[in-house]
Amino acid sequence: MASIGPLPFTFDAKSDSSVLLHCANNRWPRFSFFPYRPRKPLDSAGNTAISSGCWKATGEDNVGLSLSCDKPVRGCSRGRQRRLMRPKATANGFMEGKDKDNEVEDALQDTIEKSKKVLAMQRDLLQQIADRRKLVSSIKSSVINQEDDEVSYKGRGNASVNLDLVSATNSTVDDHSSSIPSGNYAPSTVDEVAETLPSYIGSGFDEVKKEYGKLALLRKASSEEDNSKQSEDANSKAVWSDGLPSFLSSSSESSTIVDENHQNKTILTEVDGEANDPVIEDVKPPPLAGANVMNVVLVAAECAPWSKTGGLGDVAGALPKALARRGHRVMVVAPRYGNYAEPQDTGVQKVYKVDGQDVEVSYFQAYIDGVDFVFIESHMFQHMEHNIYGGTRVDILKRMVLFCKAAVEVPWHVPCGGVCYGDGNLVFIANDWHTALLPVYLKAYYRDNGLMKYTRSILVIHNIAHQGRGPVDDFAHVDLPEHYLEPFKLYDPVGGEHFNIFAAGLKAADRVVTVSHGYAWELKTSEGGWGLHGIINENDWKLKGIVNGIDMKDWSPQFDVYLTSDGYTNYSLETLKTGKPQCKAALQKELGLPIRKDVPVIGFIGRLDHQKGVDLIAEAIPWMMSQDVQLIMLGTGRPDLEQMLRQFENQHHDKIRGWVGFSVKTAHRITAGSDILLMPSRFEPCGLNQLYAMSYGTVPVVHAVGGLRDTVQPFDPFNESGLGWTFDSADAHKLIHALGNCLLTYREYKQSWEGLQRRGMMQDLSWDNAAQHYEEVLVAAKYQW
Ligand SMILES: Nc1ncnc2c1ncn2[C@@H]1O[C@H](COP(=O)(O)OP(=O)(O)O[C@H]2O[C@H](CO)[C@@H](O)[C@H](O)[C@H]2O)[C@@H](O)[C@H]1O
Repeated sequence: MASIGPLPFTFDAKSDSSVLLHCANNRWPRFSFFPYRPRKPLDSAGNTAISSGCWKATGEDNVGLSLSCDKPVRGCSRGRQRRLMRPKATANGFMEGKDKDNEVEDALQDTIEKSKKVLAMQRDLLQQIADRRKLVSSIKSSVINQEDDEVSYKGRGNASVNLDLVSATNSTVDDHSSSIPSGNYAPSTVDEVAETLPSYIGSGFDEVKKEYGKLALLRKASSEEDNSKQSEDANSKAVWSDGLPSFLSSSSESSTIVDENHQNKTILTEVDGEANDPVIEDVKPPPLAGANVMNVVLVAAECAPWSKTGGLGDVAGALPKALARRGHRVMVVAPRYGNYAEPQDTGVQKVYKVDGQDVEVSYFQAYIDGVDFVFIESHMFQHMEHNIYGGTRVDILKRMVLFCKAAVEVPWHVPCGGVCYGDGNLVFIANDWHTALLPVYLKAYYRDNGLMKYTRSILVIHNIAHQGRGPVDDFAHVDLPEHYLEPFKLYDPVGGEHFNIFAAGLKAADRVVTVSHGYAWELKTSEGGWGLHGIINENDWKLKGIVNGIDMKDWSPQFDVYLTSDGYTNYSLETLKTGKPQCKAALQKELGLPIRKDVPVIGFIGRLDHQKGVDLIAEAIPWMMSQDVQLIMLGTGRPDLEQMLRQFENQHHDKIRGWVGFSVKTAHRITAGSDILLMPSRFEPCGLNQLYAMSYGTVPVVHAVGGLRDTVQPFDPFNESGLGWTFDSADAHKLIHALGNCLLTYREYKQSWEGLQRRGMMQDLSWDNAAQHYEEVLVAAKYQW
């Protein structure tokens, strides 16, 4: 095989006078055949066979190469053949020929050929641009028709924004489509759109596809509403055209300021982008959700990576992406606590009443991994980045009142990719007590008044221990009609008669989800329901347990960005035996512990409070310190427990590190560098740390409760099955017993240990499973009357 100069390929002449072309870097050189033949794919080794004939190739560096095989090719002119038969490069099986006259002639011909090619390419490009403009115009005109339909029956809030869009897009359409006959072709699916484009401009069209996908979802959403809805919504329209219901007017009296640049920045921006992108190959399959595709708005007080104090932030950052992967149009709404890098100001502003005061909000938006992240900006959220739930009970309550009031109208007011979600085929997913007001507002402000009639709400319980409790007088802060007091009132032996936000949310939501099957069961018991078990039992019909997943992009030892420096390394199932010990050594080094391969490292990560059972670890410390182990604890929370961590470290400096603080990087590194993760939680709705641990080959030892019981099957040494150790009550002796067995296995039964690690790593813990179950709940809510 001969290598030809700087060209990125080599070739062999074969005895049958065909040529074997090998592309060294597996990249296809630009080459053409005379006469033209379709290009052939490379095989996995980067080879392709070319039958005899004349052909011409151009490498990446545009060095030309003309070669010929020994048979003339039909359809190739004699002159051309002669030129081509005179190779410019030498290789096996080809004769070198030099003739000055011919060289001059060749050069001339080459130049002419090149000029012709350039002209042809220009013509092609102009044609592509014209086609592309036509196509976009046809998409727009079909969307505008759709918008018109929507405007005709939707409420004022929606219409104002959509009409802006229509005028904005109309003007662009006029600019570019004057020559397009009316009734021009309007493709009905994204894939159809893609197919109509020349392949080489396809990838630049991805963005258009994305936008079109969103618009198609909207169209679908609207068309799914039946005719009766339209006539009923005519009534809503009447309500809107007469102005807002009196209790709402204070909340929406500002004008919508829509940044025109934002709206114009729709499809044509993409059209004017690169036109000669490489071949399009990602023809999208139909959405996994099929006919169940919906508009989903997840509303949460925190959302990773922008804001996170615990598992809620992780879920809000990851579940929406999995729902989007199934084809839903998905938005996350969270407060803007700090100046986040990605989200941009949408230019939309609104005013809502909180405790009788006008509070202005604006909206920032980013489109990431298929999800619209919308952040609500207000002076009430500013600078709370490091203290999301800070302030007095009433401070937090007021922030959540503002947040929920604004969040429920985001689908009306905030254009995402140029188009608002609207309220058709829409479902909200509220999370924990902080946003449990949303289902109540949806009902009291809107649905009771004939608005958002087809919008549904789901409330997810991540932790029932926090309920938004207060004195009954707190009702005055939430700004609801008097008859709504009743659902908030709750009596229990602990709090007496009190105001309970979670209680009202559970009653108002169309469906309720909690984060594991075990916890769904526990919630119905007096021990597990924390006073709300009565309401949960009454609403059992709408409750479902769905085990959380994990974000495989953030929490995978193979791609973890926190394992790329300071001696850590990424690893996978294949490199477990080398990668994990390296992370362990790096962790020991970073924390100043003796670097020892043989000593088991036990990790703990979590809030320092009653729930997480830190006090059980404290009770077990004397026993643990009698063992040859290292213990690393990371957490923040109750000051007494924080102090305890510091004290442990001081007392056992050669064996314990107690890191008081919130550090995502350290959490990742402990997960990777530890051998064992301890989770003695008193209750644990799901628990994410044990899931992260297992996917990093770190073996969990857990109290078998809630989601921990669902996700950590106990090790069975006889069958070599299971994922870790469990103990059945929140008792330090039980913890010691389980941890003792775990340590024994670590030391004495290396093969079993590796089996545990590998089984943990091989599980599919991604959000995709959970998203499918959420979808069932979305659909159930949609058809809930
Ligand atoms: N000091 C620290 N520094 C850095 N990171 C820290 C940290 N302390 C905790 N974390 C991180 O916060 C998250 C905690 O998630 P968990 O699910 O374990 O508990 P949490 O009780 O907050 O969540 C609640 O909601 C989730 C989500 O539904 C349920 O799984 C759970 O059972 C329920 O209690 C993990 O990502 C963990 O790494």
